[in-house]
Amino acid sequence: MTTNTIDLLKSVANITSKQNKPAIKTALLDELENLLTFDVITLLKVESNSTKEHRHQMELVAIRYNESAITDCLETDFSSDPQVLNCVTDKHYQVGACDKYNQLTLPLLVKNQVYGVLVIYLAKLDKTLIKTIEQLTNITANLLGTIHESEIDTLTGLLNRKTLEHNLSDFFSDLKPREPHLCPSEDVHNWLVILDIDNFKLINDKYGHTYGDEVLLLFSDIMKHNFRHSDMLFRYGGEEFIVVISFVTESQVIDILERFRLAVVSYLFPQVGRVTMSAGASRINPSLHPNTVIEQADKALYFCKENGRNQVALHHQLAVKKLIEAVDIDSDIELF
Ligand SMILES: Nc1nc2c(ncn2[C@@H]2O[C@H](COP(=O)(O)OP(=O)(O)OP(=O)(O)O)[C@@H](O)[C@H]2O)c(=O)[nH]1
Repeated sequence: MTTNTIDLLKSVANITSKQNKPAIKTALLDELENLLTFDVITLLKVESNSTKEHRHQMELVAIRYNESAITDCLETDFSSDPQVLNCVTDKHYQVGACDKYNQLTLPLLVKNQVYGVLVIYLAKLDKTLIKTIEQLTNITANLLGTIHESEIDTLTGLLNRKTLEHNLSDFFSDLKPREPHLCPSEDVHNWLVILDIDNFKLINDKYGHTYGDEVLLLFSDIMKHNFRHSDMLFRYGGEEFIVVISFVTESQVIDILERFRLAVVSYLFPQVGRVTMSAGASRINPSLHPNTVIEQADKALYFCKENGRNQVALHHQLAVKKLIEAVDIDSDIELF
């Protein structure tokens, strides 16, 4: 490695100049590419499966490789690679070998949790190089942690409204099928759902804000347990939540929301007892402005509230039945 202090500081400056998570990850790979003579660099996202102990899902975030690096390492299944698994368990870098290369595997640690793993295959490796890459990775992880913190609602741990608003159009265009073989079709859609706890003001008034907050927290736990990992969960404000459910049919989305409604109704909240919620859903049509989609869901939710609460409604079904006036489609706004 021919790295001097100025090059390293330039790398740090470049990584820390980025303001969103994808750009920071790209900058880390760019800087490693500048600093190292590497053959393959792979960045993985690690999702720990809390229901199955010591099971981790690995998602490939990015890969860079040298054109001449024809290696079996490219075929590695990282979810079962011993070095990757040791790295996640020990929360410490691992040095080993793959094919003819050194394999350096480093954790991206945020609050002592492994958020990602960097796997680098390179011909030459020494202690100084390992320590340099480790510190660059630590700086990147610290920055990712700070950004992550700003995207999260502090009470519930769900994504916050600011994150929803900043990324709404990207979320809409980036939604991918839950199952790779599923493609958007006439029957399968993405859905935006607003969930709202019924009569929450009464809960606050009767039991106080601390119990009110506990209901919000437990409600978000029920959300985390009932919706799929691929569904995006947000706290939209007060007692309002948003879920983006991808690639399901109309009858499936109704089943999913009914199942959730029943999970809430059957939950015994400490002190407060039974709580109900209402849900308004709208089909995500990428040609619509995201705010129009939210407005449609809100209108369906309002219908539920006006008609007894503790129920689920879809905007377009209500509009077709002429139970509500359809929210205008504003196709003039070009966001996509
Ligand atoms: N405890 C607690 N209360 C909150 C929080 N954010 C908003 N609220 C309260 O949530 C209540 C929401 O009341 P409303 O908008 O009238 O809705 P609601 O009583 O749930 O009635 P419906 O939605 O019509 O069923 C208000 O009293 C807010 O003060 C919070 O973070 N914690």
